[in-house]
Amino acid sequence: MDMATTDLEALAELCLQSAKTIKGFRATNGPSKLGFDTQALPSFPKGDEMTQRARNDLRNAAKTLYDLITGPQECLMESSLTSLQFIGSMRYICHFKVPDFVPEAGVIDYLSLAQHCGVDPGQLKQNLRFAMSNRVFYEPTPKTVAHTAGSILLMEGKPMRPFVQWLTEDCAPMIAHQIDAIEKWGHGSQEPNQTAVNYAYGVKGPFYDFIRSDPVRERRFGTTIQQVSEQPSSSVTHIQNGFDWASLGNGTVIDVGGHIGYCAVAIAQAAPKLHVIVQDRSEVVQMARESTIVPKDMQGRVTFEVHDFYQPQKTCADAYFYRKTLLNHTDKNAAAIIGALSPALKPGNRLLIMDFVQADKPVETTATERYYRAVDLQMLLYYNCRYRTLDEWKELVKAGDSRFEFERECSPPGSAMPILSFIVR
Ligand SMILES: C[S@@+](CC[C@H](N)C(=O)[O-])C[C@H]1O[C@@H](n2cnc3c(N)ncnc32)[C@H](O)[C@@H]1O
Repeated sequence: MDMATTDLEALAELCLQSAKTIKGFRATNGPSKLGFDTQALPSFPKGDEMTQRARNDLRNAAKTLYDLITGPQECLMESSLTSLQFIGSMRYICHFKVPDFVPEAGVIDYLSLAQHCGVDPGQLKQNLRFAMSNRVFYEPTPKTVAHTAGSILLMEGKPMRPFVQWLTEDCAPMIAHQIDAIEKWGHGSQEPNQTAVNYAYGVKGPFYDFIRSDPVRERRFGTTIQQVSEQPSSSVTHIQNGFDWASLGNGTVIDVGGHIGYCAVAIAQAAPKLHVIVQDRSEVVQMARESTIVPKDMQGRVTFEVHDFYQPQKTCADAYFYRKTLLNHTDKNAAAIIGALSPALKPGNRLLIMDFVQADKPVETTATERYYRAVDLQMLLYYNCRYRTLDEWKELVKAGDSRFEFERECSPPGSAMPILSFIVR
């Protein structure tokens, strides 16, 4: 069906057909159930391709139906007001640790809950009742509160707590001051220390200095990043399918900004004769040397080097691999990072970039597109960056070193990021 359709019956029919497919999959996949109570699944289980497609169709058709019958004016009113208050209520709930004082099974009355949290019972009720309208907590009776499948994920120690708190507590002030940052430093600033973060928090350095300055915040950000990188679409196994590593024979690959070596291990597994050098900042290399990420039998082939990727590259290699390393650098700085390779480059050497590539086509109104558009705006908040299109990546690489020629884009199935391959001619 044409997803741009506005025919109510056609959309409802797509919902029905997709729901039947999903129900069929669920019937043969164990007793776990979809629902909103604490026994329900925390996330939709990974199904086969047909089920995944049905799930996407259902989400998108149901949202289109909802928007159509709500109408543009009410949609704008509703989403502006409710998204603003969603941020406020989630911030309140996480900040005052409300989920931790509601029993996992059973109920608590508002007064006792307010006492445990050290808050005003009236304000607590206001915030919780809005959250309940989003199925986060519920009221078995007008005076008591209980967990739902959603609210239980916000308890201390559960991964959604730092995720939600990072966005609603740490990032909300950035959003509030983004326009101030633009007014102060100009539109389209390429400086990593002229961002909404700098304005909102009055800090002078780039984003990572801000993160490092507060261990609580650093942990929250770290867990948020971990959550995202644990998604199957970010798995390091996609690295193995995105390039023919064995074609490099017994050559050398440098994983620039390779952190503690988890990507290097994946590369070394894919090509048993390759030598992989991980370059990173000194504190990260120190961490890598203390970690057990590299199996003993690979330690001769996966090694570590301290290197600042803005400084001229001194180690020669057949390929230089950058995964999720250039995305948070503005064009000016990312070109400087690539340019720093120049002294080491010889004809036939490769630059392999595994990163997000924004499609150069009209935006779709799907749940997936909406999510990535929002992440793109996070890049603007933190770093004055954006997701790049393929042509923008090509221009960036040429600006770094004009000898690089684009070879190909390879998108491993299920991977959020392709590998872009460039070769020195
Ligand atoms: C977003 S992480 C990506 C890590 C890894 N490539 C991956 O795919 O998960 C960026 C990496 O770049 C490193 N990095 C940041 N600034 C650097 C610099 N000036 N020189 C070398 N590495 C740097 C960080 O320490 C971090 O390991």
